[in-house]
Amino acid sequence: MIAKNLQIVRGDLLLSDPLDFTVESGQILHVQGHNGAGKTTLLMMLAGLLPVVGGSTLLWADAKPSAWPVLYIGHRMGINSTLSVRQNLEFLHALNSETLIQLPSALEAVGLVGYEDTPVAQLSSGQKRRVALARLWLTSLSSELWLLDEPLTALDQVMVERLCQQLQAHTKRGGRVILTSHQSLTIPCQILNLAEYSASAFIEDDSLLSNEDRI
Ligand SMILES: Nc1ncnc2c1ncn2[C@@H]1O[C@H](COP(=O)(O)OP(=O)(O)OP(=O)(O)O)[C@@H](O)[C@H]1O
Repeated sequence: MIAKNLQIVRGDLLLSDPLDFTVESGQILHVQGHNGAGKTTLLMMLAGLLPVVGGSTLLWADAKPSAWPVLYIGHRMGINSTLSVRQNLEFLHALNSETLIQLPSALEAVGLVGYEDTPVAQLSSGQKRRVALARLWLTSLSSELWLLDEPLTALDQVMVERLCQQLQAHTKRGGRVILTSHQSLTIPCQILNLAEYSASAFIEDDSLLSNEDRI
């Protein structure tokens, strides 16, 4: 993943000066910044959920053409409280026969064995986050880039350590990770501190706006 001259923009709010970064195969980028700095916005831009303006991003040239190589787990985690743990994972991950076999070990990895048929509404906040994170044990290099927004929130220390191990296993396989967190990570990673690129202005010059914004 290469970003060049990227400006973080939410609506008509310009949140950062142009920034550059590269996340090579095997690397983790930890995006830091205060509340409202634009971390979630940046991840959503990289996931293609918000328009990229004032710069460019490029996925890597050798991405497998058969699979969308990005897995995004956002703040809201995308889980449905009325569905069970198993139903959520089936829906979120489009389980096929290969990943279905991995489901028990993924649930074991996130400590949710025995909760398969429990509605997510009946889980604690940390357990809900574990449901979302179970996807990291169900994915392989078909999702080479993991974009994780505050994955450590609400997790206990044991789960934080397991998650860090899973991130390292992913990078050892050649994967890439970009995550946001207000906590320090105990694993090797590059830091992108948005405080160094801080900007706060309303966009008046519409040259920064994407075509989508102009419509
Ligand atoms: N849905 C939205 N519509 C318009 N502006 C928004 C929206 N969500 C966030 N913003 C604004 O965009 C800015 C950046 O928000 P963002 O969520 O990216 O920050 P963050 O760094 O992830 O913050 P936090 O650490 O609190 O999660 C904030 O000033 C916020 O007010």
